[in-house]
Amino acid sequence: MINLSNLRFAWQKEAIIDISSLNVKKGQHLFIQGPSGSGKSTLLNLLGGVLTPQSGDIEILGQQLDELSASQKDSFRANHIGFIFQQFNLIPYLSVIDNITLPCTFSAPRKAKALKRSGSLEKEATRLLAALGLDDADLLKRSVNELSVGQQQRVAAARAMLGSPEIIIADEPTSALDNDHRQAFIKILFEECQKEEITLIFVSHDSTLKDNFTHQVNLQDINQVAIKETL
Ligand SMILES: Nc1ncnc2c1ncn2[C@@H]1O[C@H](COP(=O)(O)OP(=O)(O)OP(=O)(O)O)[C@@H](O)[C@H]1O
Repeated sequence: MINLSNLRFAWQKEAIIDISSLNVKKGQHLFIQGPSGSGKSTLLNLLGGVLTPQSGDIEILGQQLDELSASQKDSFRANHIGFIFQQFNLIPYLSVIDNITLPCTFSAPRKAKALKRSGSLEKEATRLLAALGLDDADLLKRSVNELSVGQQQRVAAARAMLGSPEIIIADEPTSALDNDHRQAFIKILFEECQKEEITLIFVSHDSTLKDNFTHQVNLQDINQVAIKETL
């Protein structure tokens, strides 16, 4: 489902990512751990086709990313990958529901899947939010600016899940939650991913989360850069 080989990326002269091989199978829940600055977000942006590696291959769902033009990469990402960002990236002037249904504006296949599941995009957004523990009707009409950080995080998760993309990439999605909310968030994220056989790539520096995952990898162990530095 995701195959990386000889992947190399440098922001400046020194490579920050140098991974000879990483394979992720369909439906796997992979936890990628690594200290701040080790390149976790950089790796996720390479997987999402937002950044282009200097060398090496990224194959996702049988598609080599470097064979796609910039606009093809944008639609590939919109159709197949849901993102939960560290800073959520919600649109402040849109309501909660409109933020969640936004991916369907860019992806006909995700829109079709959401409609098939619930009949309307609004119903599907509401279903996902309820599954994530947000079911206050009044809250759904508010602007996202008027939500707490934990609520915003769950809106961002519902947006990533809407229309069941094959892959969800989550970058430190629990950093703003307290311990109880963190465990509940992970449980719900897993349940949704399991139901839909979504492959989950979850990045965090918080090693206490890793036991929840079937597969774990430490970026420093697979990154030749880190190995060279510690020798
Ligand atoms: N746009 C950029 N231009 C130049 N260097 C960058 C840029 N973005 C990140 N870097 C550098 O690349 C390295 C890896 O950054 P990255 O954000 O991938 O790390 P991270 O493991 O996700 O960190 P954190 O856990 O703190 O979010 C850091 O040294 C950072 O300074």
